[in-house]
Amino acid sequence: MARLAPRTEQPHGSPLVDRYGRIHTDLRISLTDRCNLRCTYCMPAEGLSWLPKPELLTDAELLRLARIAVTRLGIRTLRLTGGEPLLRRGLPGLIAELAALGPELSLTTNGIGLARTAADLKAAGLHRVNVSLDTLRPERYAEITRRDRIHDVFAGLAAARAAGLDPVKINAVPVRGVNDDELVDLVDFAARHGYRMRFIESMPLDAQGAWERDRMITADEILDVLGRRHRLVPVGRHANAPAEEWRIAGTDTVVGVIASVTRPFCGGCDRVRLTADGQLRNCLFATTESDLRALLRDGSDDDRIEAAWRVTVARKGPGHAIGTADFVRPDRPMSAIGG
Ligand SMILES: Nc1nc2c(ncn2[C@@H]2O[C@H](COP(=O)(O)OP(=O)(O)OP(=O)(O)O)[C@@H](O)[C@H]2O)c(=O)[nH]1
Ligand SMILES: C[S@@+](CC[C@H](N)C(=O)[O-])C[C@H]1O[C@@H](n2cnc3c(N)ncnc32)[C@H](O)[C@@H]1O
Ligand code: SF4
Ligand code: SF4
Repeated sequence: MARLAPRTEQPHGSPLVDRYGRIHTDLRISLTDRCNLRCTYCMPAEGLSWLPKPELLTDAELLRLARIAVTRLGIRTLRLTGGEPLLRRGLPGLIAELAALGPELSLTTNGIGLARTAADLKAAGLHRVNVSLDTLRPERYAEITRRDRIHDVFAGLAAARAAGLDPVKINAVPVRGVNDDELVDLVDFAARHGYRMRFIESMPLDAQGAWERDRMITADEILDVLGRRHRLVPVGRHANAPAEEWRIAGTDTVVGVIASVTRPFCGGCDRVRLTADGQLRNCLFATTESDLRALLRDGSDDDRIEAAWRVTVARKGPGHAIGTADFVRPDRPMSAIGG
């Protein structure tokens, strides 16, 4: 992790800055903690005890927070995630209202249901989509996700591309002994269909606490395997994005690697997160949250919510401490944070 020197707090009305000088322009919103898959690196076979409905932000509450974020706090990009965000009722309507606020709008999804909804989401104002797909083999997909739905994902990817969502990225989490023999196949599949492939180092955020560092496929291993098949030309990182990119020499194909564990990118972090139950998190690995839902429901005005938001970001730590004695797993698993 890059070393960061603390700075003093910023005055009211300024961008959303933390004490290390990092400006936050990206908001990730979890629309639900529920999911229709049970990926083994994410949650147990029996699922989790989902948040009760009254605890979830309503569309109106969520839109109010998004408006405060965009109009007062300098948020420029919104990502909708979950759980599985396509399970949220009335999603096209919500997207239309978020799009009207003017930010770049993207969605991270497992792709199930995307075949049905991609055109409507695009028409509502969604710009782009990231779809999770860890394998190309139906039986293996059913083992990893515990559901036999790979053909829905293939159809969802094709529908996203046909609808003009651009780019369409594929996220895969390689796990040793599970799907680590498919890295080249996944890249070739994505290139053939016009999708952009990314590999993600698995993180200790699974609900069951079974993450093992040795089962994670590192960025170095991924690049080594791909580099034996293709010549890779470093492209770098777009602004503060987690993915570092490589281009396959002589082609337009770009591959991304999100190396949260072995090559952390916390020094350039520009992200803040809102959970489906209205808790603001200043880091994926935060161990504390700020209860914006309580403020929404006790009649607080926008100034008060803006101030709470700024305090939460100001308190952000330098980054996660995975692999050190200081590391503490957050209570919320990935699926309830929003990834
Ligand atoms: N450590 C860490 N991982 C992140 C962060 N943001 C996203 N990721 C991980 O990156 C993987 C892909 O996330 P996506 O939801 O597709 O978002 P993204 O990669 O930021 O999306 P792009 O804007 O398309 O680059 C997931 O496993 C996320 O948990 C972050 O701020 N910190
Ligand atoms: C939590 S999911 C939520 C959105 C949607 N359900 C999906 O799977 O795309 C967001 C991203 O996090 C990734 N993810 C889930 N558990 C992870 C883990 N333990 N480590 C790294 N990435 C993980 C998924 O592969 C997915 O790309
Ligand atoms: S990674 Fe996404 S699709 Fe898989 S169980 Fe977690 S939330 Fe669901
Ligand atoms: S781990 Fe926290 S600080 Fe690091 S990039 Fe992710 S959200 Fe930002």
